[in-house]
Amino acid sequence: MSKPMLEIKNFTKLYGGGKKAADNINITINSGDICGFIGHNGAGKSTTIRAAVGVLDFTEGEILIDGHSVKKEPVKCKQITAYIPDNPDIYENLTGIEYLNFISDVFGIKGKLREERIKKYADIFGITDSLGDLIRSYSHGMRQKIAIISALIHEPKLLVLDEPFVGLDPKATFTLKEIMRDMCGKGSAVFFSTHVLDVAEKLCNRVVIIKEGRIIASGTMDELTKDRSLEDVFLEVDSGEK
Ligand SMILES: Nc1ncnc2c1ncn2[C@@H]1O[C@H](COP(=O)(O)OP(=O)(O)OP(=O)(O)O)[C@@H](O)[C@H]1O
Repeated sequence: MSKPMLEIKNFTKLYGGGKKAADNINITINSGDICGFIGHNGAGKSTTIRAAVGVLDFTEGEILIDGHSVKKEPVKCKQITAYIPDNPDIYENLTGIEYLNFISDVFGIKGKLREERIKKYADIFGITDSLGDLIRSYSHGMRQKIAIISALIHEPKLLVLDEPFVGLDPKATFTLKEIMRDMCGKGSAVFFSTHVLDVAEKLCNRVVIIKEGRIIASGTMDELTKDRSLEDVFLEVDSGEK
């Protein structure tokens, strides 16, 4: 049976200078869900995502991951979550394998299990031969792949990604989508922002649309789109909201 994996309740974020980037946001994502988060540039997606994974402080609202408060139980939440930012900041002076070993240490993934997971994901993303090279020498897409692999090593219950498909080649994009589906089939949940509406439409069973810090539509993909495309729905709700 599915259960709430991410609950964002009455979340409001004011940045310095009084900018309200998120205004009373409520989102629930259950195990088994792949939820797309869409909205214009500056709508509040990264703000919401960063608060959800505990890297951005907030004053109003509550965020729970698998029932644990991001504020009160940050370590517990981080143990079960993986977050891939839009521009992953990974240690450039390490080699790929050193970085993956470091992340495995942090999450207590050891021995054969560690070896198997690194091999599995490095092989499917086609970067096994580059693991011995310094990350500094990697292309943007290779860095993305290392960040994705490091996120998958501890098999998170909740995977949160900010614009994950930017810079990935078509094969890596396909692979990441397959991994997301597989994870959700095993009871995890995925929440990601994207501007690529046709990917979201095909991949996600749920969608949340945000505009100027407020949720303007959310629900299952079927409920929202019916016989229309997600692009049509997005343009319609967007033009209907001031
Ligand atoms: N550190 C900050 N200080 C002040 N304002 C900020 C800060 N970070 C973001 N904002 C503002 O908050 C609003 C929401 O930004 P956010 O980065 O969450 O948008 P987004 O939906 O992720 O946009 P994009 O699609 O361009 O990545 C914007 O108006 C932005 O200028």
